Amino acid sequence: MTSESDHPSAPADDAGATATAAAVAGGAALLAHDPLWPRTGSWPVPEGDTDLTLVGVGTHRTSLSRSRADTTPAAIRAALRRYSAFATVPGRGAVDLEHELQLADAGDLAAPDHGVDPDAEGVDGEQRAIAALAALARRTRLLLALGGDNAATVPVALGALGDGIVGAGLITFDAHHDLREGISNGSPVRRLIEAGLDPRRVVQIGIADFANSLEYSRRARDLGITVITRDELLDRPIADAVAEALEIAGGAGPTARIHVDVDVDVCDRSVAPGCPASVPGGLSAAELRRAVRTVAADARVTSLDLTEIDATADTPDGRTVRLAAQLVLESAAGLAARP
Ligand SMILES: N=CN[C@@H](CCC(=O)O)C(=O)O
Repeated sequence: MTSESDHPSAPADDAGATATAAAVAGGAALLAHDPLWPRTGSWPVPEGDTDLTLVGVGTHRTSLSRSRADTTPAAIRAALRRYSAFATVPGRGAVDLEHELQLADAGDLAAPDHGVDPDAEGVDGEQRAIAALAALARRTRLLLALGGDNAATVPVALGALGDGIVGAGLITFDAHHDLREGISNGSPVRRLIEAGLDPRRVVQIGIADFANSLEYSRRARDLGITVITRDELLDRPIADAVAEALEIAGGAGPTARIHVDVDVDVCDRSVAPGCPASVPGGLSAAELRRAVRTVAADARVTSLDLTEIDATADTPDGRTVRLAAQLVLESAAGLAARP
């Protein structure tokens, strides 16, 4: 028994991720087998239509902080095997999500960063990723992308929404505005707006003081983005903020689709040490879990990304990767709660 285990019989060992990431994530290959308590995460490759398809989008090359977020999808998969698919779903009671839903795993996209490996026609890694993600999105109710740094949000949203980006909404859970100039993990919101997203359908939840600039704050205001600050959430339940965000992001009409970007650095640094830019005073893990389950329960949400975790930096015990695994399961639980 180790102090960092979620289960008394869980030894510290791993399979799946890179050696470093797996060591930090504290994977679960040797978890004691109990036939009455199946572990989750070993999902088949998608064949036909699915309810939820996982895909790894390991962007990291344009990160402002040095990041090996490309190792994170494998680490999250390893961490998923610590947990079961059991959940109590409002209106449904106790369920096994693997019985309720078609859950699939499409594996990782190769080199999905902007500017990587352009072919003779100039088609680069990001553009190839957009095409691959579009194909996956057509066959699933919820495309769930495992980043990667926050640059992954661009190919995921563009792939999932396609031309529909013009009438779509975006909700970010993020300490940062991500409206920076250039191409990096600090610019996906600006890039999506330039690609046609209506900024009045963008809601940013968790924006942190001392982690942004006055210039980018003014840019958000001038664009008409709705900002719900971390400070405001000290006096306001997260469920209330999420309800407002869904109303604004989905406001273009009943068929409007919403992409959700979950940058885990919105969480307090004590629960998200694997995010280079997480700060003390962020959201609790419980708040983010509740928020993700709530957005996933809304049928307008058709894609979601989990970003900014560097599994190789997730010391001391892989807790950020474990939180991400829980967020995958929260997404599935939300999906199971859809009417
Ligand atoms: N989504 C994250 N945005 C941060 C990234 C900072 C970093 O990599 O250090 C930002 O713009 O500041």
